[in-house]
Amino acid sequence: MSGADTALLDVRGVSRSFWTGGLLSRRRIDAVKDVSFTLTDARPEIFTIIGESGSGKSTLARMILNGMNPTSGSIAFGGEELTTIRKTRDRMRFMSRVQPIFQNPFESFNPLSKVDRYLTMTARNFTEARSRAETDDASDRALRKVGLSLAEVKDRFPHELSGGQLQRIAIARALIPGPRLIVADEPVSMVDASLRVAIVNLFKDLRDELKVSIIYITHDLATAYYISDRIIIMRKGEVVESGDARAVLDNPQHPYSILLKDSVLSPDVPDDDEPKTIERDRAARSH
Ligand SMILES: Nc1ncnc2c1ncn2[C@@H]1O[C@H](COP(=O)(O)OP(=O)(O)OP(=O)(O)O)[C@@H](O)[C@H]1O
Repeated sequence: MSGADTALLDVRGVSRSFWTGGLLSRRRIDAVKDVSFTLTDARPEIFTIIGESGSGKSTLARMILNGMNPTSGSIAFGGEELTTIRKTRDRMRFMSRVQPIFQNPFESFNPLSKVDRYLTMTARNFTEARSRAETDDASDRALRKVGLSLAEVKDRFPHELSGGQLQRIAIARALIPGPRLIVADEPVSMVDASLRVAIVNLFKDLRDELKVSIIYITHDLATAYYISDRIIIMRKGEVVESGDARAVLDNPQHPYSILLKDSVLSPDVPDDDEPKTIERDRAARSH
């Protein structure tokens, strides 16, 4: 492959099974079945994995984050097979390039620690910043990318902030190492509905301004429709439909995709309504 079309992430025929139950009731669960897709280095995008509960989205995310090996198939990041990344130094390098965002922002932070401490620790562990001035600078720069500042969050405990603010801080923390890929697993499902568009808009900004690719995992078709470049629809571990997000969601072909669209597409999310979005963004930033 030439430099221009090197795969950022190459997921090839990935499956993952689990065994559950006791000796006599042993049962195999095929959580992910033969999933393949590629994200290219040259064109950052929001790649959405959508599906109902239990369709295998989180299992796939865990494998992409190198927290679990596939039962079969392979995943490579920047040409490097994830199963070969074992040494602490290599793991740290991988983690600086691929960062997670989790569902519940309150669980991402220790309730007894001030939130800026997480930013300081991440700056220390993943960047050259060592002195307080340097870690503060790295934290402030990351916070500004999500519409906050260090002055606003310094010395605050998680319970003193809203879910939307905490999720922004979690995103800022993920940005500190300068990742190429963010894997966001249901990042807005526990955020107040009025703030969701503002958070997902951030992903668009990160893609466009920082050239970060985003894997957006959700069961929320409305936000998926609004921000995705490409999409895969999963059901029972399998990809039932994939392609350009608007094309797939405007004209779903698989019976499950049609059902999904009919059941959840909300009319209150704008199609491409920038002014409203900016207003919502402003409102969200003031929360
Ligand atoms: N560690 C495990 N042991 C056994 N079964 C598991 C394990 N992890 C996931 N599963 C099973 O694999 C299937 C897929 O689960 P997964 O969490 O990946 O789905 P999901 O689409 O992310 O669902 P949700 O939206 O509810 O998180 C489910 O049937 C789940 O019970």
